[in-house]
Amino acid sequence: MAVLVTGGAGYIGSHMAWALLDAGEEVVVLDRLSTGFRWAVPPAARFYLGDVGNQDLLAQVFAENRIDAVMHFAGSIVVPQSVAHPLEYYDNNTSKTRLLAEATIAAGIKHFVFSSTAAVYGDQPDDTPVLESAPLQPKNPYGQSKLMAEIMLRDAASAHDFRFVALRYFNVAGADPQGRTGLSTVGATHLIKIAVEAALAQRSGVDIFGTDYPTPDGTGIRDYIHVSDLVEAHLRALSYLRRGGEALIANCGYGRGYSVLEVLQTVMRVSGERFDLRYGPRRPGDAASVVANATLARRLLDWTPRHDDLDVIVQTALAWERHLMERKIGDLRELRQRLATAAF
Ligand SMILES: NC(=O)c1ccc[n+]([C@@H]2O[C@H](COP(=O)([O-])OP(=O)(O)OC[C@H]3O[C@@H](n4cnc5c(N)ncnc54)[C@H](O)[C@@H]3O)[C@@H](O)[C@H]2O)c1
Ligand SMILES: O=c1ccn([C@@H]2O[C@H](COP(=O)(O)OP(=O)(O)O[C@H]3O[C@H](CO)[C@H](O)[C@H](O)[C@H]3O)[C@@H](O)[C@H]2O)c(=O)[nH]1
Repeated sequence: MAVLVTGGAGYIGSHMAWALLDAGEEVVVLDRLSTGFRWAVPPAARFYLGDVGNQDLLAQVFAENRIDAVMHFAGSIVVPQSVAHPLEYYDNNTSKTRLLAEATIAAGIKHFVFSSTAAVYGDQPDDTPVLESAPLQPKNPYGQSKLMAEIMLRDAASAHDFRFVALRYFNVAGADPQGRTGLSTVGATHLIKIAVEAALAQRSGVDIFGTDYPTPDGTGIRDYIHVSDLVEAHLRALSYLRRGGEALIANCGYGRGYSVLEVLQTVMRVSGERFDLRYGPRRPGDAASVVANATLARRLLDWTPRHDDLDVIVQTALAWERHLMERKIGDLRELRQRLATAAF
């Protein structure tokens, strides 16, 4: 049987595709390449170019492959963009999840793993690690669009022979330790991506968004989880569903937070490079501290993280960024060569 990975050309989906292949699974990727890259898809995966909202294509994918589980990563993820274009986010993250779930159920496929987010929690009354039962009060359309998808999946699982696990990711970072894939999105706004770019002189420095939070050093605290541990949690979720596990929504984080300053100091130490820090105002919509209580995933999914170390997260992110730089230089050389030999 094969696993369908939607969004498998993107950051997390491409790590998932590699991890599934490593585990001996057959993999089918469906991606429209809006932010992902064809080269990020492992060569051994079967690739379909297209939209998860395309019902005809979904029917074709399900007819041409023996799929027993869907892992749904495809989506739009930029919080400020979701504020500016909310309906596009509800379309891509909510409506298309509905279409995909409908096609999955119609094809008789019972297992579904969904990429949710810590953004469903919004501001919490206190800064202790957040449990799944905490109040759900997303602060932006991105978080709302994911929460609405969770609710639809829960209701569908009550009505049909269909079970799902929704994993609420905290701050995903780092790259495949074997260097096969990483975060390649141009213009990504993730703190660790920005910091490694600065360490490698790809940008002039890093803006710190807010120094007056009620945290020990005044900067925001987040729970950074290595992408390889995150995809391992998905493998565990897949076995859980195949064993007959009930519908489940679970946090994915390590349960400990680092401040922006701690992250930036780690990037400087690990890279051996210094870069400018610009202390600025808070970014609208940011919470002071977002840390997971992930005991549910550890207990029910039997998930044990193996890369719970900020140094490792930063080392792998740096290695991938260097690879991207070499790749760009290679692309430029090839372009120059082609121009030099082109007949005009
Ligand atoms: N990166 C994070 O820190 C983070 C945190 C929480 C949740 N998530 C969720 O994880 C999932 C993957 O995120 P990512 O960081 O890998 O993002 P990404 O942008 O790198 O990957 C998304 C992939 O989905 C594809 N895609 C988007 N819409 C599509 C559509 N309609 N049809 C087919 N393909 C489509 C894109 O081309 C891309 O390859 C998303 O659903 C996101 O909301 C990510
Ligand atoms: O240049 C930067 C970028 C970030 N930050 C700070 O670093 C922390 C982390 O910010 P990120 O943008 O890396 O991530 P968020 O915590 O904003 O997380 C949001 O974006 C993530 C992906 O970027 C996930 O989607 C997550 O679910 C969603 O809530 C925040 O305190 C932020 O203010 C800076 O100081 N400077």
